[in-house]
Amino acid sequence: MIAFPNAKLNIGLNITERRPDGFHNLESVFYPVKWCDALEILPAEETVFTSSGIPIPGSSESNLCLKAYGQLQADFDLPPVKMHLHKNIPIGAGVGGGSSDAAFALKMLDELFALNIGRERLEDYARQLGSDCAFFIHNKPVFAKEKGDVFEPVALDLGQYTCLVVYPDLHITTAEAYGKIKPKPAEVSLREAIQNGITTWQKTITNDFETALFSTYLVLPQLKAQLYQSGALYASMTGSGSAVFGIFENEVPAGLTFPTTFRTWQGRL
Ligand SMILES: C[C@@](CO)(OP(=O)(O)O)[C@H](O)COP(=O)(O)OP(=O)(O)OC[C@H]1O[C@@H](n2ccc(N)nc2=O)[C@H](O)[C@@H]1O
Ligand SMILES: Nc1ncnc2c1ncn2[C@@H]1O[C@H](COP(=O)(O)OP(=O)(O)O)[C@@H](O)[C@H]1O
Repeated sequence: MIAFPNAKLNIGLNITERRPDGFHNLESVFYPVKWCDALEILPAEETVFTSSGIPIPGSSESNLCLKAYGQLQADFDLPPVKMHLHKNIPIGAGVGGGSSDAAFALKMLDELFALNIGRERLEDYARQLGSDCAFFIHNKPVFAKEKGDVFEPVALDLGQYTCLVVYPDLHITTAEAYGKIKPKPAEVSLREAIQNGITTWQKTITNDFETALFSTYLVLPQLKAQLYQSGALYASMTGSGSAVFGIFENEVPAGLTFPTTFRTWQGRL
């Protein structure tokens, strides 16, 4: 079985308070985009994980795909599998690629072995693997709160727009980014602001990690400014960075160029 785990964007990200468990409560809109990895899972004689494409830091055992397998193996006594991941989504970009791989692994194993786990329990497994992992189970736009793993529906369809995501070859770990944050209550209700139309977002919708990271990594504000200068209706860093995205009314302007070390994705939302 093969599937294509996709990335996500954060449209707005308010880090509202530090929790007693050391994590942070947040408010964000998570939106899926079709920047994808490829994950194949097949029954096998013994369990092995291999990968190609972008090198993934850490051992195979620490890969989230194998951790997802381990979770279900413990509860369902699964037979061994061979997993191969072709990594295409940049790592440490704030687009949730690793979390998506893990969530897709859970969904694929559920289907492959007819476990009938159901969406809610799959989300419970996913939450234990990473805060934004549960999002990728249903994989539809949502308003996310608490650790980023509790969802409310949001009526948001950006299908008419085109998006450009730019990863400036800068790996920012989520833990580093949270370490630089001073949590504060949101000044504007994201739930309301998101409904006011994309042309209002530049003034109302913010990502708190921008404040924390822009003064250290100057390429980030430069990229954001470049996207606005090129006609983006809305531009922002996603998640804890370092990818920055712009949403355009029509096609992404042809003249936008970046250094060859940057990775980009563009497509319909
Ligand atoms: C910032 C966000 C926004 O969507 O996305 P990314 O930039 O990672 O894609 C998420 O909150 C990232 O979620 P995720 O990447 O799954 O984080 P986890 O693996 O659960 O946690 C990594 C580390 O981030 C911090 N962390 C994470 C989530 C959260 N709500 N509060 C935190 O303080 C903790 O220090 C934790 O040890
Ligand atoms: N399948 C995977 N793909 C990417 N990263 C993974 C994977 N499994 C584990 N990781 C670990 O997760 C970290 C980053 O996760 P990722 O979701 O790509 O970034 P971000 O949280 O910025 O969106 C990496 O540093 C890596 O060590």
